[in-house]
Amino acid sequence: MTASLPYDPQRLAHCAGEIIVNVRELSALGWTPATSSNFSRRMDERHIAITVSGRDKGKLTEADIMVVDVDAQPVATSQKSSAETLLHTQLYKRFPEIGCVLHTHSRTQTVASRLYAGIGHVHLEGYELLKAFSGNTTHEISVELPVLPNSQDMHTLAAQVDCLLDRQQLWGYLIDGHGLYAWGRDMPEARRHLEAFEFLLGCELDLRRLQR
Ligand SMILES: CSCCC(=O)C(=O)COP(=O)(O)O
Ligand SMILES: [Zn+2]
Repeated sequence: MTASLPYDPQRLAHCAGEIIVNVRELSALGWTPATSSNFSRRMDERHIAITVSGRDKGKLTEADIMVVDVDAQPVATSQKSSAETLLHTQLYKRFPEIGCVLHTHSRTQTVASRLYAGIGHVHLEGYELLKAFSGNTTHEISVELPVLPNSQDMHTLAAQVDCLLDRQQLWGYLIDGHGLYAWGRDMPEARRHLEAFEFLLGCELDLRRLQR
């Protein structure tokens, strides 16, 4: 901590580095088209490192990562944080154990969100990869991935998410026509959950095509 900053700048540099490296890889997979997607990492109890709004997520540098507090307010900067900051901070505020939130717009996530918006969830069952979700020790379980209606009003979206947060074992949700949010205690866990959802949604879409 310095006299002028309410957070540790070394911690910010560490979190920014982690976001930059991981998001470049996600971007190379085509999961962040047209400047979409946003990413964050908890720095300490009150501070979150998060992507600046509108940046090309495949080309992030340290200048594209800023700090907000758990109330979604910018800290010691005039930059504008992600338009979806509230969806990150609501998770950090409610669950002290959450350390990383990842939001992507892959084609698979977007198509699945459109197909399953009507029933409001994607039922995932029978896959060995369900063990990728922390707390699952067998494939003999099922996971319901919620699909929420999209909105440009972040308070509306956050209120919808809030209704889900009492559930046990919730590691992500889809927004209709928009993309996926996934999280974890740290970057590797959040990324494992994100990749597992992406893979399982891809399987469900393939099965629908093949069963037609
Ligand atoms: C061009 S993508 C539309 C906004 C969005 O959904 C997104 O994920 C990126 O917004 P941000 O403000 O975080 O850049
Ligand atoms: Zn988005």
